[in-house]
Parts: sequence; C-alpha cells; structure tokens
Amino acid sequence: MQVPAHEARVTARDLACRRGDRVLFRGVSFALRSGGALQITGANGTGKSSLLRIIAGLSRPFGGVIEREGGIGLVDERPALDPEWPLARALAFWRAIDPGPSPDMAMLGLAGLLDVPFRYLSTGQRKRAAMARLIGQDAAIWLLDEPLNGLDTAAARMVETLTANHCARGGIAVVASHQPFALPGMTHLPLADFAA
Ligand SMILES: Nc1ncnc2c1ncn2[C@@H]1O[C@H](COP(=O)(O)OP(=O)(O)OP(=O)(O)O)[C@@H](O)[C@H]1O
Repeated sequence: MQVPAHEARVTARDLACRRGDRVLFRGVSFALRSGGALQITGANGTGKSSLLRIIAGLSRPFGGVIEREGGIGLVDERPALDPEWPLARALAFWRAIDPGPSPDMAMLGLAGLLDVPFRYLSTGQRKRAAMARLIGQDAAIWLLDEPLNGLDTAAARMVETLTANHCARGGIAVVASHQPFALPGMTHLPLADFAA
C-alpha cells in the first residue's frame, strides 16, 4: 500500500451533501483508523453512493470536511475495464500501472474467462473482475458500492472474506449497501438518520 496500512485513516466531520437543488443529508461524522470498517446503510436515493464519492474525493461536500490518509480503491457500477478487450487484456492494462499483487484469478472464479471480451461477462463476473482490479491497486482504503449486487452466495462470502482480510492487514473498508455485509467489528451508519 502506498501509505503504510497502519497510517490509513478516514475522518468525516459534519458532512452535508447536495445533489441538484436537494440537500440529501447533513451532520455526517465518523472516524476510521487502520483496520476499521463502516457500512453505510439506507434506502434507494438516501445518498450512499454520493457519500462514497465524497469520501473518494470525486465530489465536493456541500458542507463539512473529509480527510484521508491512504490510497483509494473505489468499486462501483463503473469498472474501468475496457468493454471491448478480453478480460486478461483489460486487467493487464491496470497491472502495468498498479503496484499491488497479482490477484488469484482461480479464487475469483475468473480463470476460465480470460479470453472473453469484458462486455460479454455477466453482472457477477464483472463484479469479480472489479475485485481483481481492486486487489491489484493495493489501496489502503476500499470504498465498495453495493459490492454484493449480482453475486451468487459463494462469491458474496468470498468478497466479505477478501474485505475482512484487507482490514486484518490494516486497511480500511467503507461499504455502501442496503444488504447485510458480514464483517467482524464493522460499524454502521444509517444515512436516513441524517436526512436533511
Ligand atoms: N448529478 C446529480 N444531479 C442531481 N441529482 C443527483 C445526481 N446524482 C444523484 N442524484 C440524486 O441524488 C440522490 C441520491 O443518489 P445516490 O446514488 O447517492 O443514492 P443511493 O443511496 O446510493 O441510492 P441506491 O441505493 O439507489 O444506489 C438520488 O435522488 C439521485 O437521483
């Protein structure tokens, strides 16, 4: 990881978010240190993805402050993998740039799909591929937007285990999902409680 895992942190103070002409939430604060995990929960449209984008530094908060130490790895519905390229080539593009370890393609259930164009992959297979890219990034801070969507039961357990292992190594995980996500010691932020 670019920042030693033990130095990773995410601190949010009094965050507010506006989308268009609507303020979605106000007063969101939390602090995550190395090994910490947080699940952002809430119904559709409460602003879970918007909060992840603020944490990632992709959107500016309407109010409050977000501070980060450590690289960001964001997995959302837009995996930055070329849809026209076979999976192996699409991942190799990032392998040439990313500093982390080669992902275990067999464990991810991707070993038999390396010659398949990314656009032909199923929803769950795309999610697995996004996890492969995330592992290669070696980012201290994982931001996972609905990471279990489209995954079968075994793959969902695998993603939970990968995330638990990341935190056990000193990384941080923030999961935005309305589905249960099993991770020991995870804290929860019910975003509806902060609706503006
Ligand atoms: N660029 C934008 N301009 C205006 N409104 C937006 C924009 N992006 C998102 N919104 C609105 O902000 C609200 C929150 O969206 P967001 O995707 O953060 O919610 P969410 O809690 O992640 O929802 P879901 O569970 O459906 O993924 C929604 O009502 C959405 O329509």
